[in-house]
Amino acid sequence: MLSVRDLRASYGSIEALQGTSLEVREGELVGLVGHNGVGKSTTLKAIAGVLKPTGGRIEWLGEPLRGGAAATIRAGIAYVPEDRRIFGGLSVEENLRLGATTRSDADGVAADVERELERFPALKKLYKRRAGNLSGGEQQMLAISRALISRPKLLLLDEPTLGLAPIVIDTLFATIASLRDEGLTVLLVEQNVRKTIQVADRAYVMAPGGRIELEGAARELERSDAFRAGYLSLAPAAAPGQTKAVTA
Ligand SMILES: Nc1ncnc2c1ncn2[C@@H]1O[C@H](COP(=O)(O)OP(=O)(O)OP(=O)(O)O)[C@@H](O)[C@H]1O
Repeated sequence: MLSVRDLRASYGSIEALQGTSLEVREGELVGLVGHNGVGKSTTLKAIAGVLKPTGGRIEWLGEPLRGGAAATIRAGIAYVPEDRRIFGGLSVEENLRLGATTRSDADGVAADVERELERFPALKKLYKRRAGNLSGGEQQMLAISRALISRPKLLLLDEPTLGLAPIVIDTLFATIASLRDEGLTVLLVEQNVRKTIQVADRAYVMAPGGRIELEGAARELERSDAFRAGYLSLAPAAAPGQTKAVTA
């Protein structure tokens, strides 16, 4: 569905991506994890059309993806950036309705808004409230809902749980998993590697320069010694039949 090949992107003289390649297939929830500053956000920005790549290819539904952010949304890719881009001076309702501005059909927007309020009951109570007064978790729910109102085929999420309380983090991960269960395709960038690997179908581990260091089915990565030692801060898994020594 989405194919990224040898992607390169720079900020002035800093080449953040020096050849990133990944795939997202229809209906998958794909995690993109890695240490700080390796290029995860830059990858999403390039796919979302907010940062122009300096090389490589991004193909969407078999065609090259170009034309900037608005064209990307119209093509069916919604992006929730790390800073959420909520309009603080507008109400929750107005923010949600802004999600429909790239849609050609006005029909069905009210039903979509209603569906989002069912998805996040917290937003229902805050519907007329100024979005700038919402908590970080509520703003994240609003940002995801607004993105869903554009009726995307692919949702790009950049660190949706960053800085949020544990209970809100659990709610958001459950929501992201349920979106995939409803058939939406999701590419999720996250610092919370453990929870990401629990909900994802597949995952990519990014190393500096945007190089993909490890990739595979989430269940297999979770068992791989390189992944456990480098990204879960866990000792390698015991081999089948081997008893692990337990020290007091
Ligand atoms: N606007 C910018 N101007 C200059 N350099 C930038 C800019 N944004 C990111 N970079 C640099 O590009 C590299 C990749 O950054 P990016 O934000 O994509 O990493 P990341 O993996 O998402 O990290 P984090 O998890 O900390 O958000 C880093 O070296 C970063 O310092």
